[in-house]
Amino acid sequence: MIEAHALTKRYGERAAVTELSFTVRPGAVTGFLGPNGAGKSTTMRMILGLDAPTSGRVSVNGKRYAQHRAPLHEVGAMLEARAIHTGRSAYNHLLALAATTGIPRRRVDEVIDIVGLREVARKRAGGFSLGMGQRLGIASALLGDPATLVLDEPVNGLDPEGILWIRNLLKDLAAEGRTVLLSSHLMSEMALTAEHLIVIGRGRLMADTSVAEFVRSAAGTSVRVRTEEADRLRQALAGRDVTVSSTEREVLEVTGLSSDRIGRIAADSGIALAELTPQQASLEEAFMEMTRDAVEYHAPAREREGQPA
Ligand SMILES: Nc1ncnc2c1ncn2[C@@H]1O[C@H](COP(=O)(O)OP(=O)(O)OP(=O)(O)O)[C@@H](O)[C@H]1O
Repeated sequence: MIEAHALTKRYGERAAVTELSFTVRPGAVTGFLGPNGAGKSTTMRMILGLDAPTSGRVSVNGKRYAQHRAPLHEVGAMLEARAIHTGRSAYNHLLALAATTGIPRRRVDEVIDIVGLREVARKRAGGFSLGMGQRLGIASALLGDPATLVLDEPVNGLDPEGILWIRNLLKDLAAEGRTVLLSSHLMSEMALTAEHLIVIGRGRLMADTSVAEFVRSAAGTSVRVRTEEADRLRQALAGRDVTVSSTEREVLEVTGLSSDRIGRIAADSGIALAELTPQQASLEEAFMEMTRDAVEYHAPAREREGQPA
């Protein structure tokens, strides 16, 4: 369990994290989401005792990180995956880490198998691909068999197979009753991995909700209706706060009325409907909408559309 209370971090004049309070519970993967520069890494560093809060506090399993006698058994972490510049093999890298923290050699073998690095375990870790490096980072995080895992952008730069692998691994670890917190700036990926979401923007809490609830609240405000009597239905639906637009002859896009209400009005008017579909806003859209004002740097419009500026 991770508990943050009014956690605040300032770098000089700049507020990176402001009055952040949340709880990350065991048994579920919790996604830590926010646009670039939102304060995710800063918060994670404070959880791990690598940065001191300006004010407020954060505890892991009831104590500050530094107060734990054997922190690696409490929290396993992977911050920004970097290339490991080492001439050591993956096996020896993990063995050295284990030796300094009193972890037995057999645990090194276990984590190598868990992350699927057996075949390359004796190869120089410095020559690893990004994906293999991520696996090694996760092996290090799992070494102490910790109850809590904190991972910063673990899927960054991975191929689809690697992403699927991390997704399943994290779900399994949570199902074992561990607390799993992972950050990302990609809503779509998080929706597939996490059950719970903590969303921040400009260092402040914007949402603390289940993914299911986030999906529900993101459900679009418009309803697509198809009928041969589009003109008559348009008149029947007309009212204050109702907007009806149309791009196809028999299709109406209605905002301001629920699908239940539209169905009722159509029935009362004797209009047969061929389709009545609430439009689901994509999660990515909902997330961007929620954090729009909290984005540090807005890309120029052309870049946002995926074209070179
Ligand atoms: N050591 C530091 N000194 C000064 N400012 C910092 C420092 N670390 C972070 N910041 C600032 O604090 C804010 C939050 O940064 P942080 O890296 O925590 O965000 P993030 O959500 O992890 O972003 P990203 O997704 O880009 O990694 C940013 O404005 C950043 O420039």
